[in-house]
Amino acid sequence: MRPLEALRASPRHRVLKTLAADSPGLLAGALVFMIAEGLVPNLVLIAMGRTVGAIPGVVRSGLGSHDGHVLLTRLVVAGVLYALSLLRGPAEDVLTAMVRAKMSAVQQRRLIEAVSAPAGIAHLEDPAVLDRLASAQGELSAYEPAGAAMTLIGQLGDRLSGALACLVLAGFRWWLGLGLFVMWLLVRRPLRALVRARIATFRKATEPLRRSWYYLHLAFGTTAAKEVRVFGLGRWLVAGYGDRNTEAMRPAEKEIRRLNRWIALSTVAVLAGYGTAAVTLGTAAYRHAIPLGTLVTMLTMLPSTLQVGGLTAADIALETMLSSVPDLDSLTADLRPPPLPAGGGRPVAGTPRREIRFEGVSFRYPGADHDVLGGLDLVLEAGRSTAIVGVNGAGKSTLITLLAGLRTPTEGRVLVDGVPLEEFPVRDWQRNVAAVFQDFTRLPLTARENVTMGLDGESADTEVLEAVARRAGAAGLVADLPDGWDTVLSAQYDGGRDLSGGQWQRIALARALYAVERGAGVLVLDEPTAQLDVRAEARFYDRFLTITEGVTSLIISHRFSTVRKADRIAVLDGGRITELGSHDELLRAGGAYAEMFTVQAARFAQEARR
Ligand SMILES: Nc1ncnc2c1ncn2[C@@H]1O[C@H](COP(=O)(O)OP(=O)(O)OP(=O)(O)O)[C@@H](O)[C@H]1O
Repeated sequence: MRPLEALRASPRHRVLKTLAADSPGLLAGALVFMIAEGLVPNLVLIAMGRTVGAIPGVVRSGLGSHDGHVLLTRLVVAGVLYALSLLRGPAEDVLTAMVRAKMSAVQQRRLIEAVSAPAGIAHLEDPAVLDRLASAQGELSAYEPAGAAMTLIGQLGDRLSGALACLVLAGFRWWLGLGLFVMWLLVRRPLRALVRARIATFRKATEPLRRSWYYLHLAFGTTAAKEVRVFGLGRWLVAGYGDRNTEAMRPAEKEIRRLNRWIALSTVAVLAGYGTAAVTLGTAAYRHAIPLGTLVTMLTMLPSTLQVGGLTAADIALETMLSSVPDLDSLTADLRPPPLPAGGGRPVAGTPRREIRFEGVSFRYPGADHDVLGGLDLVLEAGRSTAIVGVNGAGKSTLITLLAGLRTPTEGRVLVDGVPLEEFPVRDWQRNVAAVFQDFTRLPLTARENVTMGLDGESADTEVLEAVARRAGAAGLVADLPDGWDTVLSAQYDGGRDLSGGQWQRIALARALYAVERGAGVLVLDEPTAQLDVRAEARFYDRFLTITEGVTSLIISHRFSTVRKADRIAVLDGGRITELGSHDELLRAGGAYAEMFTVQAARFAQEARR
């Protein structure tokens, strides 16, 4: 790679380029700060030296003399410069906060766009992607990558300040200034390489690091809050977090030891360099070969030269933050939106007109040793309802993800009215599928937004909302909310309310029905009544025909009260459809369906007799 290309590809360049693209004004402000950071401290030292240099003249001629005026003038200049240098802290704080906020927003936006780009969900189960995601979010280290830009600019300011200090020293003895400058370059290079090697090794330990974050999330989040307390998991979380962290740190220990050895070695070189400088200055002073002012300037300038290459905690932090930049870039580059089929693809609107056909469909999860579905054939007739039954783990939910284009069959194909699913723009097809998944999402948004899911936003027609809510059995619960449709469905927000599992399920059902009202042609319900009470389930059962009327629907349920209402029922077993027919037909056939139904019916009858 040519030097210019290498520079362009470097994380430092990428960070500054991102800031320049998003906020050129902020970058300009930060660069002015960087130059001021490089100049002002040195100017203060020079002004101080010149002030001290004027003292002997005043001692000789008195304060009222010309020398006295010179001293006072230099004192004022030094004072003004010093006052300016005091602005550095607050200016840096403000700039850091602004740049960090900007960069954080840009990076989070890029991350959200990257992970949402693929039409499928497999990448979110890929450990390599999850590692990069955790790194790009700063979860693998204690440093948020958003802090890189301002830390880098501060570091460049320090380097400039150190280089200028060397230049000033070179004015006294050229070889001294140049010698210290070169010494720092030589010392810094291997130190930086070692720091980078340590970070790279640490970065490889993403698995235990991600696990340690998992413990943190469990402790801080609400997902496991109840189990953590009821089962007394506090200690387990603390131990798990500590163990995983230690495990992650262990491989980098060798590099830390090498780094420490190098620091010790370079300390010797640095001490020798500064010893030479002190002796040179001391000898010149002793022989009166250097004016007092110059001596003071050079003496105070010496520590300033440390900034050319001294390794600080900020340097280590910066290298850590920069190590996340390639992860963010590669996620953005690798996770691409699905390409449109040739010619833009077939129009989805109005499909399916005849059927959706699964033809010889097999599916195996990445890394698994057997197929979940193997050569499955099934036809979902347009405008009719099909229920799928099968034991736990039979592959029912997997089948839905194939139907919704969230996963791709490893063999076989899904045809919509005879056209392979790949020939439709996958995003359009996904919008055509209104689904209530088993693990549907509970958004901490208003009831309205939870149902419309961004389809119409605030302009959603309340009449349509009310209608779907009535069909989903959610009208009463929405009416009881303090702000009706505008109530936030989360107790974590002011005025918000959380719902029970069954109430949430009704909202999720209303969500799917709303999507159907807005044109979705396929309705998928995975365990739609699992959390409903008996009466609510009975009402759902009564409304089933209205809910699925005219829509191509696929229902998965272990509850036969729901299943039996479907036009056709398919039994999924061993990765294939083994029985297909109406409730009555399957009962007459006396196969697996009849057996499962009889067992459940008998149990209910037994319960009823008690
Ligand atoms: N993301 C995944 N990665 C790997 N294997 C998976 C994944 N999801 C499910 N499986 C496996 O695929 C098989 C089928 O799971 P699936 O959820 O489709 O079954 P199901 O019929 O819907 O079960 P249930 O009735 O319990 O909901 C199971 O053996 C499960 O372990």
